[in-house]
Amino acid sequence: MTESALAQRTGLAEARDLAHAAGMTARPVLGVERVPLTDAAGRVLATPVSARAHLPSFSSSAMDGWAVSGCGPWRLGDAVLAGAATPAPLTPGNACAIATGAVLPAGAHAVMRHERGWADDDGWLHAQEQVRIGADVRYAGEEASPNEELVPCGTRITPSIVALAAAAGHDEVIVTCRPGAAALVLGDEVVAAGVPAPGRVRDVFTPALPAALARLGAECVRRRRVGDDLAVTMAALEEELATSPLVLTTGGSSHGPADHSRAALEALGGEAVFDGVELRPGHPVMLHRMPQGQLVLSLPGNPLAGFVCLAVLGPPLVDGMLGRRMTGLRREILAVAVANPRPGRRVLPCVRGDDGLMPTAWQGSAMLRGLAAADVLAVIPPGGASAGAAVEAVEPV
Ligand SMILES: Nc1nc2c(c(=O)[nH]1)N[C@H]1C(S)=C(S)[C@@H](COP(=O)(O)OP(=O)(O)OC[C@H]3O[C@@H](n4cnc5c(N)ncnc54)[C@H](O)[C@@H]3O)O[C@H]1N2
Ligand code: MOO
Repeated sequence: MTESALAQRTGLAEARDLAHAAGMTARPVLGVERVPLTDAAGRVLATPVSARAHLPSFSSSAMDGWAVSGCGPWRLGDAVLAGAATPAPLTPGNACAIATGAVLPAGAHAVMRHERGWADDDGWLHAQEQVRIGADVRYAGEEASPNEELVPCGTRITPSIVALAAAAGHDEVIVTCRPGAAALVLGDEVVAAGVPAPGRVRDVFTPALPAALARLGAECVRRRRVGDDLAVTMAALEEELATSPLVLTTGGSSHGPADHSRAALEALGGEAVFDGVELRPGHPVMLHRMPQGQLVLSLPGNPLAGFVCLAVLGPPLVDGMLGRRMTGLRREILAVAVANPRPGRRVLPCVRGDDGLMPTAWQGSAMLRGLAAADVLAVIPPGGASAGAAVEAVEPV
């Protein structure tokens, strides 16, 4: 590799920042939509989730037992079951049996759980130990006040957030529309089904990209294969760019005689955000901004290289388009030493063991077995990393 070739490549951290910034300024700006809570997981909040009322909305018992007022022993009245709206108030020296979740009667100062007291045959309740004021009571508003923000906008909705939104009284949430992405799979040799004949290759991207894009928060709206021809590549790009703010291409990103991505993108007025990243596998990856503000991410055709690029550059790009902050790479411990004598960062599919990350057996750029077995992709810095070292890591797609 020559010094000049290296100088043109963008560092991985810078490429992620550039992808995020490009996503932030991509056009058209995405709209927002209301979705029912059951469809909300995985989407990104366009407005915060706030409490619609006190959370919880009324004071209740946290245990099955007795609501008590003042000091014991207490005279027992009628029981309060969950669902009763306004139980009779308690005055000091009185108590009533109460179920978990039932409204706390006015005047009750605590709940005594049933294993800490007993009722005698004459209708008196006795405590085994002193009952602390407020014991086993869930107070109205102890989790949130009305209108208090619970989850900020830009957050990706998890099932736990769905549950919190329901608890806070919401039936639906307002989310950012998913960026629609079109996939163009380039290459004459690529076939769509079965075992390929010699010289042909089974297309691995078309079946996998919709799910991979969905995990990033985008929606694969169209997919098509495109032959190795500059005019055909330009026409396909133009057609997809007319309706999609994001186009992914696979293959054709290098400098071979049948590689037309770069020339097609430049001929259509595309401006390179980056052209080549210090990354192995995956160094030929490119990102272009088109004249109307759409983005084209060109993934290298070698299967592991393409998916590695999508895993390291796709999240900041799509997060930017969704108006979200970029999630940083996390750090994980390597179980074994990993060499990296060549320039740039090396990305290795790894499994997580008791002692840390262990690279899988299949690391070739055209291989997929290692990626399919991987829990995580380890990012090895130039010079390598020793056993026990903390390295950057990213989720595989
Ligand atoms: N002289 C050089 N040649 C290459 C270099 C280099 O630095 N100097 N880099 C190599 C690297 S690294 C990669 S990665 C590839 C990237 O090439 P392209 O993005 O142009 O991809 P293609 O040449 O079209 O294909 C490469 C490889 O991948 C297979 N492929 C393509 N599409 C698919 C698909 N949909 N499903 C499965 N496999 C696919 C294709 O058949 C080739 O085997 O360039 C190197 N060359
Ligand atoms: O990106 Mo290539 O190995 O680095 O396949």
